[in-house]
Amino acid sequence: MSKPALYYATLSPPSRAVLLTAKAIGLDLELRPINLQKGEHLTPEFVKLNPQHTIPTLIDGDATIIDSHAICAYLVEKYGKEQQQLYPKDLVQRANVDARLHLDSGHLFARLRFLYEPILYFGSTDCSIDKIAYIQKCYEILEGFLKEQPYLCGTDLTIADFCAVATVASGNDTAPIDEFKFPKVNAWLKRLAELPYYQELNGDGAEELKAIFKAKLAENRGK
Ligand SMILES: N[C@@H](CCC(=O)N[C@@H](CS)C(=O)NCC(=O)O)C(=O)O
Repeated sequence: MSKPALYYATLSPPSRAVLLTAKAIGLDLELRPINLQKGEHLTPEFVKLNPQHTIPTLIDGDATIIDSHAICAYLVEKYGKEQQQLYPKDLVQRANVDARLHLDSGHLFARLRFLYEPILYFGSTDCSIDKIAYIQKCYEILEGFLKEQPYLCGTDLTIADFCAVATVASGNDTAPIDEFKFPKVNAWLKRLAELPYYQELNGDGAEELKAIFKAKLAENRGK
């Protein structure tokens, strides 16, 4: 059987969440890079595959799965062996992971995208304090979840940590995480950064995205 194929970009936080998940379960993916700046996600072929024209998009046999959160859950369920705790079978534990995935999707990533997308793609110069504070509000929520546990859903690492860390690490210079207000979030970031595959699969791409964002903002302001 051929391996699952992933349309992705290392600059894309949700793509990196899938890369972290695949690595954690020891799954080899066929990687198919998509260049968003060149509009490769808007070709008729790609839009036919994924009408939402987003990356990551996974192809597994006849199945096309879109959305990083759905992809991570699918991969652990189908290919995870001793790593099922990444997306637990227990109904209540799984519901908690799902809730945190929705937190990333609906709040963390959505707020980062609200700041980044107009600047990266549409020439905007709006890096307002409101947009930054709106992202930082999410750190309060994360701090709450991490108050008495090392990971977002308890003592075990889950795909919710992968999805959230891919987002948080992609915006934490423009929207800094205050060490005194959010000690648990900072400790959680460091904990995840200790994973042997973290830097290669998330750290480098996050740093590159932050650098491109800053350069683009400066360029737009200079126009
Ligand atoms: N909720 C989606 C968000 C995916 C997403 O917005 N990806 C961005 C790149 S980081 C994208 O493909 N943007 C292109 C577009 O929306 O047209 C997921 O988690 O996969």
